[in-house]
Amino acid sequence: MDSIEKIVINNLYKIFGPDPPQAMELLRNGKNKQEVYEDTGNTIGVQDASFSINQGEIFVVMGLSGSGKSTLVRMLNRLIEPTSGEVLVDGENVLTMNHADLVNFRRSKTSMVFQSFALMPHLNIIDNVSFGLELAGMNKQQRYERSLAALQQVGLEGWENAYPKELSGGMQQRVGLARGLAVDPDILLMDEAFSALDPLIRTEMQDELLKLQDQHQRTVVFISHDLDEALRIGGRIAIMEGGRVVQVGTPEEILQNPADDYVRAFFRGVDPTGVISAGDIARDNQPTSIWHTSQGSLRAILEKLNDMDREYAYILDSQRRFRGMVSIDSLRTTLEHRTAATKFEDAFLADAQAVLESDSLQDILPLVASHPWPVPVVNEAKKYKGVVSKNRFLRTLYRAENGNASVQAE
Ligand SMILES: Nc1ncnc2c1ncn2[C@@H]1O[C@H](COP(=O)(O)OP(=O)(O)OP(=O)(O)O)[C@@H](O)[C@H]1O
Repeated sequence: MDSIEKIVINNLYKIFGPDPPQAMELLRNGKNKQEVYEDTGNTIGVQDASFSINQGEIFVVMGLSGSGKSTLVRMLNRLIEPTSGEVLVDGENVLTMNHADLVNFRRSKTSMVFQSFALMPHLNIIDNVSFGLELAGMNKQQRYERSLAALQQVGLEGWENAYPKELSGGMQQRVGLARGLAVDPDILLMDEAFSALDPLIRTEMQDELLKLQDQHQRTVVFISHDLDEALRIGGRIAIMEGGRVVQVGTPEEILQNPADDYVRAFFRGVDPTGVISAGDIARDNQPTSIWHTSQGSLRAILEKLNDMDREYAYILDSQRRFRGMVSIDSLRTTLEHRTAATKFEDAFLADAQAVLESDSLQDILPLVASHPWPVPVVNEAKKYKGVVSKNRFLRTLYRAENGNASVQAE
């Protein structure tokens, strides 16, 4: 499927200080950020950013402190007024909107989730969640309905009447997220939203976001300085340095082809070598979606997958030898065209290849990167060993390069 550009950013600049036009002139004349600051006292927050963000993707903006992440993202809804450039959302230029259109745009298309939760202590949870809807003039019954649905989405049903101080940090961030979701935005802007949470809760919230994304496919722009987080949730990542966007790409693209040393440093020079093999990181963590061919009909597998809310099943024979994979779609199609001669194999996904446990990570990268499902790993006798998912693959590479790679420790 072709991706649709939701947000297009062209030559976007933000200069803070006494004389942005003068600073722009110096930049045009080839002066660098430091020289501009020394000559004029202006700080370049974002310099000449051009890229686009697709509908339905989680787009992570990553970079060191002060690299311009927050400035860039706040320019998307003009919480920070750009110095020059263009921001198009659904083809409409946000920078030329008048005040009324801008207010309408912010309310109807975007919402922001912050690190600090920004909950109001004197309001109970439901009023905190429905605050934005109240500002938008929605009546009480409607906004409570919407807010309850949002609380439900983040697993906080039943907490409507509690106050923020009664909730743990993780729960408060869920409320922050629910508030963002209640307005049902096309675009969710998340500024280090999970950074204040302890690691376990943070992972939980990342999972929550991925789950919500499965259901709604919003366009999410997520600021993070944490590579692990970016790899976990990001469909694509933009890396910023000193106000510039130095690279935009999928994690695999950036990993395989880092634009410069700064990017390389983020990935700590990760270089997929043959040292770690597929078998080292294969994990048999999806027993519920593994089926023996003798274990039932195509229809039974389809129903079970539906029940378990899973997309795929790995099919093994009674000796745990890998036979193939089926997806919900392939099962449905096969069942629709069923003839007396339909064989089990008819529903197998043609491009579901298994890899050998001795294959190096370098060898399996193209396969892992190009499939939406975790790739099955087998031994020479085709015995199933587990699966390698994309996130696990990337995390392993990253950790390996950072010296704490004990693969078992994962
Ligand atoms: N209101 C402001 N006035 C002057 N300079 C600013 C202002 N806001 C940001 N800057 C500067 O612009 C640059 C980019 O800042 P920004 O906050 O966007 O970075 P960041 O990558 O989000 O950093 P962090 O991760 O620390 O939040 C920095 O040099 C910062 O000092």
